[in-house]
Amino acid sequence: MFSVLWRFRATLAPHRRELTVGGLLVLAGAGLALALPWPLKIVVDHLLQDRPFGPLSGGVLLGACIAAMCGLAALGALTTYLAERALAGVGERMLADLRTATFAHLQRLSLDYHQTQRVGDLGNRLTNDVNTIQSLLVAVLSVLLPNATLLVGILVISVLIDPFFALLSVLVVPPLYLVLVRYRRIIKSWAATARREEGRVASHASEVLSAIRLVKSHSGEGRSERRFRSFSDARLAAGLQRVDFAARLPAAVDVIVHTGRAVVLLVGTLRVLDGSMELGLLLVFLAYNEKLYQPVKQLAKLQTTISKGQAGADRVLEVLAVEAAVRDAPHARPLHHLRGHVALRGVTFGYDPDRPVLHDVTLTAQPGQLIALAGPTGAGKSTVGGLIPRLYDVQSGTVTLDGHDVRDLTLDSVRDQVSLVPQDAVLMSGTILDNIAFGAPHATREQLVEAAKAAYVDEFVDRLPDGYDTEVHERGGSLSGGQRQRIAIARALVRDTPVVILDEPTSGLDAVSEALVMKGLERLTAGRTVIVVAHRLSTLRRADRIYVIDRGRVVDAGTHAELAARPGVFRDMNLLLSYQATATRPSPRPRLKAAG
Ligand SMILES: Nc1ncnc2c1ncn2[C@@H]1O[C@H](COP(=O)(O)OP(=O)(O)OP(=O)(O)O)[C@@H](O)[C@H]1O
Repeated sequence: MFSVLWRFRATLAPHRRELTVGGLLVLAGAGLALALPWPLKIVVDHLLQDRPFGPLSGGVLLGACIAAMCGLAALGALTTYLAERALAGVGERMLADLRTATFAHLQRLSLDYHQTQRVGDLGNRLTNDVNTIQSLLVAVLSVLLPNATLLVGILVISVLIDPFFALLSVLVVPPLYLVLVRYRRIIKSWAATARREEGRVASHASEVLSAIRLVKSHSGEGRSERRFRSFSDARLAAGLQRVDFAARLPAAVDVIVHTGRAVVLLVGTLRVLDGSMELGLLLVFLAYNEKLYQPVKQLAKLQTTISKGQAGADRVLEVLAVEAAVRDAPHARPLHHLRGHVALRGVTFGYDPDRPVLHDVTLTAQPGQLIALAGPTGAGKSTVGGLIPRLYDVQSGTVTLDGHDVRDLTLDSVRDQVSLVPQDAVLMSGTILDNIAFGAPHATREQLVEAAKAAYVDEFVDRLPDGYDTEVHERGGSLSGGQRQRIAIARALVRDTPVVILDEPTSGLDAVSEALVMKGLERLTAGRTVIVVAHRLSTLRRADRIYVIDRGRVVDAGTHAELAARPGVFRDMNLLLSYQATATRPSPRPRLKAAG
């Protein structure tokens, strides 16, 4: 368990002062506890047997012994309280530091890591696992450390007074040690299994609850409940196993400890009877004996905490050991004042490097141009969009901004100058204005409202109870798709970046909402380099250049007029879009021919 302290030494380092003070108090407490049985010895061996003790008279000696016992006990209690407060306080502070550091680390990890993780499981590591580490630290610092100090003190004094008795006292240590080691291993493994199953329970619940509309609309409640129950049962089985072994351990320890004490009492009594040991010394030994077993018993009781804490530590350290795949290179420098030239050259990329979804993609956007990416679904258009703000790194080829490879630039400077408006706008819990300010935290209220107006957010905001200060629920579930999209556009507008990557919403918007979203988008795109994953005829027509992507390759490029004129993927797609546009336009009312 000390290895856990060692593994978290960097988190403990800032609390050196409290640890030192706590350590000194622990030493003082152990000294006081060691002194506590000695007044009793003086009373038994001197007062009760009428043997003089220095120049003190009987009454004074008794008074002094009683005062010493009370004083030692009171001082001992005070130091124990102060030591526990100092050391448990370190545990609390460390918990707060560790949780924040783990959260910050998780946020910095690249998307490819997050896509392979379950959100519920990561949340569990941040809360439950960090808590178990804190419990372990508090146990080690404020329970185990004082007891271990006491144990060493008792052993040293016992050996000095009577080495034979000291040996007798430690006879129980080997069987105790064996029992502890065996049970520890078993409890730890069940604790780890329980945590793993708990992660599955949490992530299944969060997955289902965040997709509750889908579940309800497909009558999936029964199925998801059965899955939940099976995960929960697995967690229960592992938990019961852990509880069983955790309950057996203190019982086994008690049997060993009391047998050991009985042996000490037997041998001690025989020695007092044959006169080779003073009764007072036997009482001191028995008092020490009681204290000697205390640390070992405490250790036994701490097994559960320690096993859970070690399992939690493994899970937290596992996350902390992961390095972000996409991070600043040592030579990275900031990009100031991006003009807006964007280029991909010979880019090959796959989310799984062995299965590329883009092959040798080359495209260019001049500053201020509107570039559309068109092509069938799953062709790789959104993937291109994600490579420009360096959400992922390419496997070969380059992505450049104003001619600089994005891998040579600092991530912050790239992402501060490139806005990404995803197809499905995600909102965070907070007010509407908080959401607009997400990418520009220093923007003033006026700037935020101005952006909101430009994105036609004001069209619906007046109808909300608190206007711009209305709280939206997590993921924006209380707003329609079109309303969320407009907030996302306002969020990009207020950032005022020279490059905007836009994934056009494909569906879910009614005609009015769509018209307002499109107007908002027009304002967002004006005067910037825009790369848009286009699903609308109107956008394709406005584009300065269209790149047609099919199965991860650029298969054609040109203006709308050029591409619509040549046979190929684009012409087919364009015909379909034109047909849809005409089909959805309201048809004029048929006129009745005037009767002849
Ligand atoms: N995060 C991801 N992890 C793994 N594979 C992904 C991921 N995102 C997309 N893909 C895969 O990469 C390929 C390209 O997807 P992408 O979303 O870029 O296509 P798209 O052309 O934008 O499609 P759509 O028009 O439907 O949005 C698809 O096969 C898709 O399944």
